[in-house]
Amino acid sequence: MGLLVDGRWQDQWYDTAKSGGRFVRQDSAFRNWVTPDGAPGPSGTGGFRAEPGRYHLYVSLACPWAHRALIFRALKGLESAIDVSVVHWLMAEQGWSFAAGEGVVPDPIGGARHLHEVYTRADPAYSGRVTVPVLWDKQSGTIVNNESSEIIRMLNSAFDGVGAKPGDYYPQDLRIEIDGLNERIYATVNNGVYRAGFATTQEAYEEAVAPLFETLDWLEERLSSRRFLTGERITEADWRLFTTLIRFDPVYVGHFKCNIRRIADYPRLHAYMQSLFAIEGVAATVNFDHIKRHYYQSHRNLNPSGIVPVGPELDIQGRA
Ligand SMILES: N[C@@H](CCC(=O)N[C@@H](CS)C(=O)NCC(=O)O)C(=O)O
Repeated sequence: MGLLVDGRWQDQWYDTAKSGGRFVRQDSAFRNWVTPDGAPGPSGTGGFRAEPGRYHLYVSLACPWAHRALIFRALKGLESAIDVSVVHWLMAEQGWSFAAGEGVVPDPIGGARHLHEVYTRADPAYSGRVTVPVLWDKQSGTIVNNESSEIIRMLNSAFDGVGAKPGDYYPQDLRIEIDGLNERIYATVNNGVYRAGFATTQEAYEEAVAPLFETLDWLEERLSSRRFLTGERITEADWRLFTTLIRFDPVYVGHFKCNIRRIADYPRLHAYMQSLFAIEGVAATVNFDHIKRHYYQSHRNLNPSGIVPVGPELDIQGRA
């Protein structure tokens, strides 16, 4: 666990001392967009045209943010257009690595041993955290983007003219509603579990847990009149919520102390999570082994023994 400073790796945990024990997530650094014609996107510079075989995705199967990207790649049928490298589940002193292990897919481009080498290949003087997902451009040899919320927007539509499967998860008529849902769910649920888990004061922890469960209660209520978050159609907002829900009972309840209720205690949210899991191609993106081992063994300050709980028994089928 650490970060790059001027291109040099430094092993250090998140510094919460300056923020009253609160975990403050850093903004992602690479913000260019793949577009149908290579025109610049909402941020960054242009030059990244959607072409099959040109881009490479680096992910962790444990990570909820990277998981979004893998789901969109599957939904849009982009498996052969965008190939993937998978890091080892253990994030240790050198951060994410490509050490041999079940489910690990090495880096075919530069043969990196650690993900931080991919970042310094893009920018030898990079300073900041080394996170997944990363979308890499083989043509210009750089990182296009390392912000999952933007990567999924690109996968959603940029490749539609070059063989992606139909399906729009950010339709024009629902954008305002999706944006509103995303904002609340990101702050209190997706990032909320991390704010609870990485808090180093009681106050900071409680500040995160209360709104997390307020939002889960609100979502349970919302699903009484809607099949998915905006109604009948599955949208980006559902997939962004799904990757946190699927990790909730096996990891966040125990490891991050988000234990007021489990997802299994919310009948509608639980059924909703199961129905998203059942969508074609999604189950294959869920790897509970990487998920559980990553959290319980990588965050030794939270779990010094590294023991991975055997349970809970989940009412869902995933890959081992
Ligand atoms: N805002 C980023 C966050 C990505 C992120 O934090 N990924 C975690 C894994 S779940 C990571 O790689 N953390 C390494 C670190 O913070 O050093 C996104 O959504 O893409």
